[in-house]
Amino acid sequence: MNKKVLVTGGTGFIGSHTVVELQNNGFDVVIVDNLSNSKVEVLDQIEKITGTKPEFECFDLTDRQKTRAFFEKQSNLEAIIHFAASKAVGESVEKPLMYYHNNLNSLMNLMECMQEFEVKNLVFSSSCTVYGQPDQLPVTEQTPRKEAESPYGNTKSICEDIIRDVCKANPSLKGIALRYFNPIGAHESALIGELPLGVPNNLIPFLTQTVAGIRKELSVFGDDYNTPDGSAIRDYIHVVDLAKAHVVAIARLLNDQNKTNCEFFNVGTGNGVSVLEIINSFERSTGEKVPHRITDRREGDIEQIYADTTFANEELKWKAESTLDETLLSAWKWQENLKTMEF
Ligand SMILES: NC(=O)c1ccc[n+]([C@@H]2O[C@H](COP(=O)([O-])OP(=O)(O)OC[C@H]3O[C@@H](n4cnc5c(N)ncnc54)[C@H](O)[C@@H]3O)[C@@H](O)[C@H]2O)c1
Ligand SMILES: O=c1ccn([C@@H]2O[C@H](COP(=O)(O)OP(=O)(O)O[C@H]3O[C@H](CO)[C@@H](O)[C@H](O)[C@H]3O)[C@@H](O)[C@H]2O)c(=O)[nH]1
Repeated sequence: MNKKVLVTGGTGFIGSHTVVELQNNGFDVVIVDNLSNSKVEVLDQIEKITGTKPEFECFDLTDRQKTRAFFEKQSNLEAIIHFAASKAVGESVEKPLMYYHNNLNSLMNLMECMQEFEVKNLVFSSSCTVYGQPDQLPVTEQTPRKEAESPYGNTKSICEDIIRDVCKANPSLKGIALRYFNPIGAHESALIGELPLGVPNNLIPFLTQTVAGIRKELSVFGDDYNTPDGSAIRDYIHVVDLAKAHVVAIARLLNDQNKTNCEFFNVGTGNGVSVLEIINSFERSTGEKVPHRITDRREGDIEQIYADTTFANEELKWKAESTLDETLLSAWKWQENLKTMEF
């Protein structure tokens, strides 16, 4: 019998790609999502790719009673991947309570149910934002976390602490927190991808919408950073490579290969890429011009961060495989295909 995984936030950007990889690797999936930042049609898209429509329950994980009722019905869950969260950094500065409420309560409800219903394995979506602007690059998992730059970032640090403390108190529970660097791109089928609501804040959806003519020009936020070309540097990882890291993490937990019952991994490519390099790579791989202009730095942005991925490469036997050109081409194919979709 297939092992069953609960994927919270499974209709979202990273969640949907992970559901595809899980199903392609023989797992049964049940998604819980309140559709606050995703569309139910994603389920049909997943079915088109994998041949299987995942089981789906629509409710809010901050609702303790509904979460408990769900666990009461699901008797055979082997593991949970917890993606569901609010994720817009700027919005979190405006509405900190909303972020603390959603991101902390959903995790605590889940972990309480894990204890009560004896679901032993958790993979959590953390972020490289927990490192702030590190003193040394690349960052390893031992690089000290810094005070968060935003309430959103703080929720990720607090959630990591909650998982660590709960695992310490319950040796039979096992957690893996994956610290994502910058996930971009879309599934090669162009049937699923990132669906930003309103004006995108993130670089790649803004860039692809600009090239598609939806936005006039891309602002490059600053060219006076202490980097080779002056623009800020990040570690951009193809969302499918990131999704595959989740399948590996689940297998590690289910096969008892974890070294301790609470582990943290950097999930990036290890390559630092500047905003101007992104534009060049996009133009090279798609043949499209990116209208852009240099503007002031964006408040709250760090100068540069990229991962040391040695621990993930060696322990998880996982490595990001896609090139930057392939990744950006997939983002563009998705943007183009969106025109043909009704949602
Ligand atoms: N995308 C990134 O750049 C990035 C980087 C680092 C970490 N992360 C983390 O990865 C996870 C997934 O990110 P994403 O980019 O796929 O975001 P997303 O918004 O596309 O997906 C999150 C999903 O969770 C759902 N959701 C939110 N709150 C919920 C709740 N209380 N109950 C039920 N469903 C709820 C939303 O409807 C959405 O479908 C998040 O935890 C995010 O913080 C994302
Ligand atoms: O219109 C834009 C948008 C972004 N940028 C720059 O592009 C880079 C990447 O920006 P963005 O895509 O917004 O990502 P980050 O600010 O690095 O943050 C993302 O990546 C973090 C690490 O995974 C997550 O914690 C955050 O939630 C997620 O928004 C930064 O240097 C920005 O200044 C621009 O120049 N112009």
